Amino acid sequence: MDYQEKLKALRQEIDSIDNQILELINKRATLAKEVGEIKKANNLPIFVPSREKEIFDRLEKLNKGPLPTDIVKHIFREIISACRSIEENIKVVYLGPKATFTHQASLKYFGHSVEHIPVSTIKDVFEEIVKKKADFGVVPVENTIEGVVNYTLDMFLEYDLKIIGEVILEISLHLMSINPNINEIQRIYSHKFAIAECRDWILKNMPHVQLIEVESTAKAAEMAKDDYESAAIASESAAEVYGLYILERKIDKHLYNYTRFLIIGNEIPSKTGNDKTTFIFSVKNEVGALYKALEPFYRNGINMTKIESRPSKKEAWDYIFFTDIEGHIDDEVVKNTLEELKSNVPFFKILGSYPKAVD
Ligand SMILES: O=C(O)C(=O)C[C@]1(C(=O)O)C=C[C@@H](O)C=C1
Repeated sequence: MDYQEKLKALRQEIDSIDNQILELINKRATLAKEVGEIKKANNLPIFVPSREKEIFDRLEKLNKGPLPTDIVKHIFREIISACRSIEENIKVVYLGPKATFTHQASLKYFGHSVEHIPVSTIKDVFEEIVKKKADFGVVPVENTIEGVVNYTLDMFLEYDLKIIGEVILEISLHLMSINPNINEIQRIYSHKFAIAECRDWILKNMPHVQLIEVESTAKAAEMAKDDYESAAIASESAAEVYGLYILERKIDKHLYNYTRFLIIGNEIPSKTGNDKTTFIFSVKNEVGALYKALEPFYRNGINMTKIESRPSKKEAWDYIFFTDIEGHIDDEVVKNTLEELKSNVPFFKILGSYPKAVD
């Protein structure tokens, strides 16, 4: 068999596999639709993060390659997203504009088959859910270099919404253009922080290029779309949204630049066995109060992954502690420890119990 015949035979086999995949995906969608009808009839939520996490965990264990697990998860995220959309059209608001990192986080968590709606402030994300204009929201909460997004934490004091999930995104800045030839690039657009992050790479690789600051990386991508001799430094989703080629990946200088985003909604998801719980509390202004509040977590072997204080805004020098622990409120030990904390402090509130981020 010469190579052309071999290619033809392989492609025929691929076609046949695609036909089977197509049939199976539609079979899966039909089953999901049936599940959706049962859930609607019994007043159960359509989006079930714990079930989705269970699917990802099972596939991760099952995957033997050659496709790497993160790619397998990516494919299944979209399959699940598509099946979910047949059950119901889910609306998700995120901190926009389009093509921001929060947009990317929203796509990573829900897949492409939901309605992703950009709004201009973090407060609007909360408002839209309260007003029932959207089912879920996505907001940034902390970054490994910049620290906590205080504004997001403060919103939980104002609104009675729950954290239903989290997404961790590596913040990678890419060079992108509609022009596939990097040698023809004369100008680079980006936000000033992104330019600062990538200055070393630019000086080394494109020292003669003009740098133009604009208000956001998303805006930079939008401008680069209309200027053939330009490039933008922006996110992966900016390249996707504005149809740009990625000329060079990850040109920023920080190796460990990650942002954690929270998914907010109305109902606490059920436990998966690999969960986190977030709560807030305050303590009396007296010696050892914080120590006494936290000691039960140590005694019961509960891992605290974060504690952050914010002014309560009710009294001067009065603080609220935002705390993350491992475990779910339905775990006996977590439940009892939180009960103990609650009985020892003047203020306590659960913000959510949710599956840990899927890679
Ligand atoms: O199991 C369900 O409840 C489904 O609706 C099916 C499915 C899926 O496609 O696997 C879709 C949406 C849910 O969030 C979880 C899983």
